[in-house]
Amino acid sequence: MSNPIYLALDLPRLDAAIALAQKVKGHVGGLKLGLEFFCAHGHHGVHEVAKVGLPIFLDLKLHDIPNTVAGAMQSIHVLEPAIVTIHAGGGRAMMEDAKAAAGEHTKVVAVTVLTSLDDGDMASMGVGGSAYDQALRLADLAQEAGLDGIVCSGHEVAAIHKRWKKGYFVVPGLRPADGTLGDQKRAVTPRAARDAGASVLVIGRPISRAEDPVAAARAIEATL
Ligand SMILES: O=c1ccn([C@@H]2O[C@H](COP(=O)(O)O)[C@@H](O)[C@H]2O)c(=O)[nH]1
Repeated sequence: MSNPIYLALDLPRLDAAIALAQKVKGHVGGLKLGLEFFCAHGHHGVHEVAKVGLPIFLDLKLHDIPNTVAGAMQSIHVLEPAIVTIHAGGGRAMMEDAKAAAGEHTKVVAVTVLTSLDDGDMASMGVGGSAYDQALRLADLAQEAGLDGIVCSGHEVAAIHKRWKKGYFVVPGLRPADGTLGDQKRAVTPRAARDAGASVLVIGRPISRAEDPVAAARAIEATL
C-alpha cells in the first residue's frame, strides 16, 4: 500500500518549501499546497514543487458561484494535480460543475466542516446540530453531486465511509498523541484516522515545525 501521508507545505518561501519536501520525500506519499503557498507562488511554484517527484494536492478550497469555480478548475487543469479541494457549502450545482471541469486524473473532493470548527462554531453560524451531523449531511450532498470524495475530520470518517463505500476520504487535523493542537479542534492521531478509513492523511506542522522534520515524519509513518 502506498504511503497515505500528504505533507502540507504551508510555508511562505518557495526555497524553504522545496527544501523541506526534498528532505522528507522518502517518508510521505504526496505534497499538499494550500492557499498560503498558491497565493504567494501560483502556477510557477506548483511546477517547481512538482519537480520533487511526488503527487501534488492543490488545497484551494474553491467556493463561489458554479461558473466561477468551473473556470478556476479549468485554469488549474494544466497543473495536473492529483487532488483538488472545493467547499461542499457551495452547493450541489457548484460541485457538479467543478467535477465536470476537472481533468480526468484529478480527484475533486469537497471540504465538509473544517477541522478547526466544533459544535460551538456550528451554533454561532446558525447551523443546526453538531459538527458531526453537518459533516455527514455535506458528505451526502458531495456524493450526490458525483464528487470523488470529501475532506472531514477523523471523528466522522468511519460513519461517512459506511454511507459511501467507494469514496475517497481526505483527513487533516492530525496530531501525534502528544502533539500540540494549535487551531485544530477536531483532531485525532494519524493511526486513528487511518483505522477509521481515511484514504489520505494530511499532516503539516507536526512535521514542518518539528526540530527534525525527517525524524518526525519517520515516527508518524512508523505508527501507521
Ligand atoms: O478541514 C480542514 C481542511 C484543510 N486543512 C488543511 O490541512 C492542513 C493541516 O495542517 P496542520 O499544520 O497539520 O494543522 C492545513 O494546510 C490546512 O489548511 C485543515 O487543517 N482542515
